[in-house]
Order: sequence, then structure tokens, then C-alpha cells
Amino acid sequence: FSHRRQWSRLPCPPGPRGLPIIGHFLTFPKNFVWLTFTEWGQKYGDIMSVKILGQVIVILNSPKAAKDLLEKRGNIYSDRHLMPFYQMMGWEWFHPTTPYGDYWREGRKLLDRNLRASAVAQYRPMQLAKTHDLLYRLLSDPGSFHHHIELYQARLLMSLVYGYDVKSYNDHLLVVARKMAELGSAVLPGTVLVNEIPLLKHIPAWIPGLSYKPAAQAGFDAGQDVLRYPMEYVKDGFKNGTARSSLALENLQLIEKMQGPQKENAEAILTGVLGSMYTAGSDSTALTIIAFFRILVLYPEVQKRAQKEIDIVTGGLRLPDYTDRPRLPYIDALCREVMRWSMATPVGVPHATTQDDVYEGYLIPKGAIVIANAWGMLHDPTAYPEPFSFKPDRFLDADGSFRDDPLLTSAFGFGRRVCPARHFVDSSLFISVSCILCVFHVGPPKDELGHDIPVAFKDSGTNSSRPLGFRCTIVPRDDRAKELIVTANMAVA
Ligand code: HEM
Repeated sequence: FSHRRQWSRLPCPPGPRGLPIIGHFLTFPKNFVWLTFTEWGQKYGDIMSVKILGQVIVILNSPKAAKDLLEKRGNIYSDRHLMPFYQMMGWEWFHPTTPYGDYWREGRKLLDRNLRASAVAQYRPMQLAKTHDLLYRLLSDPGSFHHHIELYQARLLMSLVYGYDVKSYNDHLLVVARKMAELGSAVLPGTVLVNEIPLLKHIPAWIPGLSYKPAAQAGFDAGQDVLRYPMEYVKDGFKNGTARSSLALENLQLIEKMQGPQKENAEAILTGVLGSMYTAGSDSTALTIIAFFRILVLYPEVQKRAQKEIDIVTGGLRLPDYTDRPRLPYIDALCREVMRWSMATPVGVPHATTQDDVYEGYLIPKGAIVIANAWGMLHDPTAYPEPFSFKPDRFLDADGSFRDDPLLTSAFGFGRRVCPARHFVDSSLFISVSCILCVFHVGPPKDELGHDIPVAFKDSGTNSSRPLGFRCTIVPRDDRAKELIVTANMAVA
């Protein structure tokens, strides 16, 4: 108690001066928040804070501060801020935003059990088959590469989670997942006004442009579809013995042995967690692979060097697979640099505190929102010289062997809430990048005369940083490459 009295006299971490009552309500950045956070960090330091309508928002700008608080004091810093918009959408089941409590804990156990490094190895044959399917789609219709990549990611996850084979980009589940990704990106303060002013949730639906109810209803419907349809598919398959192997099936079989409320509870957690996997996972990895295409257009010398390494290993006679990985250090380094250079979620998902805390003489009050500016950490020129240049060599030793960088996991968040799928992402990225490089040349788009058209790359600037549609040419490297794609696809079909 006496501690708390002393603490209450301590200042919050420093930050720009805000207006009375509303604080930084008007000045908190709406887009490219990581750029503003990095700029603020240079002025106010590794730990700083702002306020919006009395809500304290702490921003961590260094790996040390993020580790000290989000990891070492994970018991205090693993909660999520309550967001009225999410409540309106009925997304209490959505694991990335659930409070730090029993529901989260049970779900997290399930996620960790199924996505830990040793478990992920068994998904490789499925990842390889889906990658071969991606190659064939890129060969058949290169202009729609954005769609193929989104579909690829959905196919991976739906297969892993439900044993369901998504056939097309217009599959209903993909449409609702896109809707959820769009509505779900509102995790940062200042993006949806009703999160700051909860009273706004009472504005009736008939007041156009002001009510959040229609958007919340769309979010609710999308969420229900994500939860209901795929589970019904698995349960039907389970009953009539046609279900393919999947995380849903495996866990339903375990739950089947339970009784009463324990069974009901376990099934509700399972349904929520599996739906969260699909929705949390489809967008972020697809964005990373799309960014990889952008890199190939911008850095032809990287493409050449990577292809040379693959050709030496495969002799140009086959597609690479996971067993080649130890002999592809440049590809590994390239994948790491993709994660650093183009981050799918530059400031992750905000954490929140469950009790008052003191760090470096500053008070971090209970209920504070805590955002780790991972983008700033991975673009710090002292740790990553020339941070805006794409340089896989950063992750290679002088003898050319791959050197991992523990700081890079910041791209997946911190502490107890770190992305549980990071090993799965690592293995998807490795296989898609190496197979694409093996058979395709990717370059800038061409005009009718075959001249390069300069490409202007733009980002949406939202936290799931989205490269806005750009074009590129994707052509097989030679006839042999074409044959490899067709043969691999025949094996998948
Ligand atoms: C490039 C791909 C991905 C990136 C960059 C990424 C990044 C993140 C980040 C930054 C967080 C928040 C961590 C924190 O709070 O500190 C997170 C959480 C989460 N991610 Fe990922 N993720 C990716 C792919 C995936 C995939 C493929 C899945 C599902 C298979 C997935 C499932 C989840 C879940 C369920 C959470 C919530 C964890 C929790 O709150 O305990 N993610 N991810």
C-alpha cells in the first residue's frame, strides 16, 4: 500500500505535451504510426507515453525496454485493452484480443501444442504441396499474383486447421476472412472512435455515417461464419468418417471423450482458437509474400544471387524442398531480411497492464496500453546499418553461413503473447520463397514494346501494412522450369 502511495507521485514516461482532457486525441497518428513513434522515440527515449482522453499509452522504442517489460514482467504486461468495437462485433472469442485470463490461457496451450517448432515439422508435406499449387497458379495467370498468394495462405491454414480444401479466391470463407482482417485491423488506439468514446456505441443504426452498428453487425456476421461453417464441415466429416486429418479433427476426437460442461467448454475454446488461427494468420503471411515480390522487382541482384544458390543445390533438375535448407543459407538470410524490411504488423498488437508498475523511475499505471514499436527496433541504424536497404548479407557470417538474429522475433511480438505461429510462418516462407525463385524470374511490368514500366510502390500505412496493388512480370526462367511446375502440380492433383 505504501509503495502504491509513493508510486502515485511518480510521473508517467515522458512524451509530447497534449491538450487538457483530450490529450493527444487529435494528434495521435492514424497511419504509419511506427514512423511517428520512431521520431518521438528519438526525442523522448526508449520509453515514452501519450494520453488519449485520460487513457495512458506507453510506447516502447528499444528491444531492452520491450524485453524488460513485456517478457520479464509478463505477469503484468500480457493483458489486452478492452475495445468496445470488438465487443460490439461479439469477438470475445478472437484469441489475439482476449484478456489475459483463463480463456486465453486454455486457448494458448492449444496453440502452443499444435504450433511449437517440433509439431510444425509434420506439416511440411502439406506446405510443400500447397506451394506447388501456388507455382502452377502463378504460371497459369501471373497477373493475379496477389490473389494467388492470398489463396495460397488460406489453403495452407484451412487445410492445417480444418482439413478443408479452399478452391477459389471467391470461396465464401476467404471473403469473410478478408472482411474480418479489414475490421480487425482496428487494434490501435485512435483508429475507431468508439474505442475511445464508448458512448458512441449507442448511436442508433438509422443515423447514417455516425453509427457503428452496421459495421459491427457485419463483423459479427463474418465472425459467426468463420466459427460455424468450417466446424460444421469437420463435425459432419467426423460423423460420417470422411473428415481429413486436421487440428480440428484431432482435438474434437480428444474432446469427444469428455463429459458435460467440461466438454462444452473445451469445444467452445477449440472453436474460438481455430477460428482465430485462420483469421489472424491468413492476412499477415500473405502480406509478407507479396512484399517478397516487391523486393524481387526492386533488387534484381538479390534475385540472381539467390537463384544461383538454389541452382547449385538442385542442379536445375528439381524443385527445392525442406531437406535442402541447410545448404541454402542465402535463402534463409533473405527470408529473415524480408521479415525485417517489410513488416506485416510493424507495431504488433498492443499489450495492456493488469497492475501499476514502475520502470526506470516512471509509473506505468494499471490499464495502460503498451505498444512495442518493433518496426523502429528493426530499423535502428546502429543494429541494422542502412536499415532501408534490403541486405540479406546482414544475416550471413564472413564464411557465408547463416547467422540467426534473436531480435528478429520482435516482428512476431513479445513475451507471453508472442505469435504462436512463428515457426509455421518461418517454414511457409522458406518453402514458398525458395520454390518461387527456383522457377520464376520476377521483374518490373513491361509496356507493349517490352520496356520496363517504373513501379510506384505504395503502402496503406495501417498496422497490417498492406502494399497497395502493384504489377510485376512473373515468367518461368526456362522451359525446364515450366516442366518442373507442371509435373509438381500433376503430383498434387
Ligand atoms: C508473417 C506472419 C505473421 C506475423 C508477422 C504475425 C505477427 C503477430 C504479432 C505481432 C502478434 C501479437 C504478439 C504480441 O501481442 O506481442 C501475433 C499474435 C498472434 N498470431 Fe501471428 N503473425 C503471423 C502469422 C500468424 C499465423 C499464420 C497464425 C495462425 C496460424 C497466427 C496466429 C496468431 C495468434 C493466434 C495470435 C495471438 C496470440 C496471443 O494473443 O496469445 N499468426 N502475431
